[in-house]
Amino acid sequence: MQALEISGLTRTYRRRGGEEFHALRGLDLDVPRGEVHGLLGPNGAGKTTLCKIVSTVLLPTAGTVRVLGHDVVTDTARVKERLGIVFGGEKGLYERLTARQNLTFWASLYGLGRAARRRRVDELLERVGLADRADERAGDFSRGMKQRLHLARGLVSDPGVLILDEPTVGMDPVAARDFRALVGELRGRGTTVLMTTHDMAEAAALSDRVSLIDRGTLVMTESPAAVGDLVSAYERVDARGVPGRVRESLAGLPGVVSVTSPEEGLTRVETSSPDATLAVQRALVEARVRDVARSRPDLEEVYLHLVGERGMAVGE
Ligand SMILES: Nc1ncnc2c1ncn2[C@@H]1O[C@H](COP(=O)(O)OP(=O)(O)OP(=O)(O)O)[C@@H](O)[C@H]1O
Repeated sequence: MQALEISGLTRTYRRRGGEEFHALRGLDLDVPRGEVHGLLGPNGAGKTTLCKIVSTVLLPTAGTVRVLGHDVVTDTARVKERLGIVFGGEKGLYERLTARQNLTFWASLYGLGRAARRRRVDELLERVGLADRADERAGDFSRGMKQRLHLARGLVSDPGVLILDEPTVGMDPVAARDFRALVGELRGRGTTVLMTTHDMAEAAALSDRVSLIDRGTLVMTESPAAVGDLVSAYERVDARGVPGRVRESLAGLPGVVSVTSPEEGLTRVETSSPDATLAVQRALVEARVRDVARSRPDLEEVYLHLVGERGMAVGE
């Protein structure tokens, strides 16, 4: 049995004016037990909609989702017992209660006895690195600390499947690193994790497999190494003070995907091979352009290339 079996999943929203919008279109995905699965995709791809349906917060329009064999529509109670959810953002905490009081409250919802509850709460506070701040009000926490408390909340029931939607948003690099270690630890304990992120490095570091979704359908499911290979083919060169005629000649070089101007005075050249990047840099040096920086595009940009290459329309 798979931890998650998603088949033909479709979700249609009715927008103002009555027009139908398909946020998910016949999506199929299986996630085996114990896998950390990264879900990547541009804004509006349908990631949150998928997470909400898997966690029984939202009903599918068509198709089925099973969590550890239990159908999210007909067996909601069983699914809820086995699933933990951590959504990004700051909602859902009782701001006037302390971290410990928040967790104790949630633990009591799961029917743990007093002693077991205290043990569980202490263990969770320790695990997410909030033991020292346990008796401070959640409302006074930073975003990253709130997010850790959210994670502890998601773990209260010791779930077999954990859904993390943008879990490291707002965390500083140290907190994000600790958080990733925590996900690694969960994986070691056999927890299945479905995690959305915009951060390719994060997905690559944590996931056994990653899925790219766009406009409600699965574009691909691969190992992070395979996606990394695709991503590493793309590079970009940012330069300032590039004369118009040089810009035009850059656009004509082989392997140059696009030449754009994201802000005034800045020329951004995207390439699809290291050779092309080198040729662009050479042309800029020859044109005596000094302010040149080379970098990797973020996932979103690479993603748009990948989706674009597959012949689908991009954007909504
Ligand atoms: N309640 C709603 N009514 C109408 N449309 C909605 C509703 N919720 C989401 N959508 C639309 O469905 C699409 C998918 O949204 P979703 O939040 O699942 O995307 P996402 O991949 O999580 O995006 P992001 O990375 O920005 O969080 C979007 O176009 C969004 O506008």
